[in-house]
Amino acid sequence: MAVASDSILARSLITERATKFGYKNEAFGAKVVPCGAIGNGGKVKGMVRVEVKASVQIGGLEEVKKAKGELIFDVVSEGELREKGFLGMRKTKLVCTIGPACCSLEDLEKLALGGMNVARLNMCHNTRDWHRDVIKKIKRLNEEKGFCVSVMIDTEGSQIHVLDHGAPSTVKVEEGSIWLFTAQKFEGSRPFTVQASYEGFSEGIEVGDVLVIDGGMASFEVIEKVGNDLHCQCIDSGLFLPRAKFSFWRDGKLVARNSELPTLSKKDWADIEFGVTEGVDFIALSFVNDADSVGQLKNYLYMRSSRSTRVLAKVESLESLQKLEEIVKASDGIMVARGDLGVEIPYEQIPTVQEEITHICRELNKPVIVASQLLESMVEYPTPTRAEVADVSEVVRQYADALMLSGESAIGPYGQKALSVLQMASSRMELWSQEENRRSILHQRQLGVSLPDRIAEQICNCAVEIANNLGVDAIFVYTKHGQMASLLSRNRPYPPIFAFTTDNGTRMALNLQWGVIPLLVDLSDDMEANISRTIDLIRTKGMLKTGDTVLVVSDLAPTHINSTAYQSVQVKTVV
Ligand SMILES: Nc1ncnc2c1ncn2[C@@H]1O[C@H](COP(=O)(O)OP(=O)(O)O)[C@@H](O)[C@H]1O
Ligand SMILES: C=C(OP(=O)(O)O)C(=O)O
Ligand SMILES: [K+]
Ligand SMILES: [Mg+2]
Repeated sequence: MAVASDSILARSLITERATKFGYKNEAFGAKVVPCGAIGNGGKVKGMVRVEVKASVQIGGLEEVKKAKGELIFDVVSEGELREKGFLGMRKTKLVCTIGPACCSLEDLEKLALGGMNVARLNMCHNTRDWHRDVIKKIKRLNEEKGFCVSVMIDTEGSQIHVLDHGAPSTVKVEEGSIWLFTAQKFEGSRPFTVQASYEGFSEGIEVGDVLVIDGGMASFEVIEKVGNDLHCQCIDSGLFLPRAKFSFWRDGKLVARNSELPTLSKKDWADIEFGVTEGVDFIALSFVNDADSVGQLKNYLYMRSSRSTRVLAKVESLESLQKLEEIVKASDGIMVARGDLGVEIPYEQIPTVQEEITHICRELNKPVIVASQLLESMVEYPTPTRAEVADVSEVVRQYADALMLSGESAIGPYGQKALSVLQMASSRMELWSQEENRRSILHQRQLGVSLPDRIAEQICNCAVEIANNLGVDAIFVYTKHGQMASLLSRNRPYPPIFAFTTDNGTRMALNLQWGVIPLLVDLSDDMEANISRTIDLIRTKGMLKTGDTVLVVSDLAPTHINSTAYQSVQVKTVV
């Protein structure tokens, strides 16, 4: 489809939706504004973007609503629904790394308004006090201004990297130059000397092996080994960045050796304890090599009565690829951490590995985030490269649950713009996939073992088929732990999934799942009453009108029914 027709498409979609809900744009504080879209030959063509000025209320909004037994619907999704209608709502979730460039309350609010679903804090950088302050600000925005932004901490993990290369910033490495790699600390500046972060960094390394920096920034040949020290000659010139990572290659293959490093270091456990105390929603574990470390952390969270904290495993090592399925099964979700993965495997393998991981996660019903370098050039420049937009779109086409910004938001001056690029590119690709009916057919691997689990799974598979075939406006699901909502999401339906839950932990975890809009509400044992009440609540807000259809799925276990669970699918037409 030609780019020029995008504006017409977007405009007509907005007008249609606005008319459908009987709104004029101005009536709910929205503006249709022209903005850039990438056109042929790099020219910027006209396209419209909808700017929502969410009506923001100050002062314990959630508390007030809870007291009244009302529905807690975040301001951003609500604005988006009013703007674009049910079918126009974005399905792909957005994660932003918070750093010095975006840590003020004002900047965090702008990111929240721009569609940030999850804020990521990378514990490699900055102090715990700094991270605590950011978490408090996000919780304050949620509480006082009606946002729903989940918080993720990302552990440092154990990996061999450069501690000191004799300069505060980047150093150029010339071909033929000879360098000493050592674990010994040295004072002051010592040219051509690099200190590694780990004593045993050279264990098992032989003369003739190739030392690669940051997956190809520069390469060296080991020419002499004295004790643990390596004397190396540069064979491929390049750059040494601060905290650059090492990998060793022999006969064209990675020398796998850092598994003796624990996945969870002492510092990581302290950071995890910090995260639990601060009530974070996700812990992303760096350099997971097998399911054990994930299990260890999950046990710890269980003992700490912190079961609502979800554990995400970062796939970024060669070992993790070899044990992918057991890691996915043990975790609550996965991050494809392409930055370090591209150091551990040849980077030309990243695209296929990414697609495989994304596919396995969907099969096993675990959310997956694709991370790193999505819009890398925007760390410096205000527009992305066309190749970056194509990469983002490909992730969306692969139906990953979420996209992540790293340096683009943490240190770049164009973080909000980068977020809007993700937002526009994902909405565009989702629409295209729907129009072209290019939903990739999910190989229906059965997950459930027990009968109730198998029933739930089958109900969700069929419910999505019904929803798509009937063209319903939305799917409503009532869920305690989020299982039914995620089984519906796994089928990547056309309409959005409104997941009503009484559990705030479930709500914050569902924030990462494709196409799910989590809402907090009081539910009773009477399912029929819950259904009519929630439909009424949404209708009262003016977002459902006569003739709209909703497919309703429930998995609550009412006490008056003598069974383990009670599941149903109904199609309701609003009268
Ligand atoms: N909390 C923070 N404080 C300061 N700088 C940060 C923070 N988080 C991220 N950064 C900066 O943003 C860059 C990109 O973030 P990220 O990709 O998460 O880290 P890394 O480059 O270490 O993998 C980092 O290299 C670092 O310079
Ligand atoms: C997301 C990643 O991890 P980190 O930024 O913590 O290195 C990555 O390696 O791609
Ligand atoms: K990290
Ligand atoms: Mg990494």
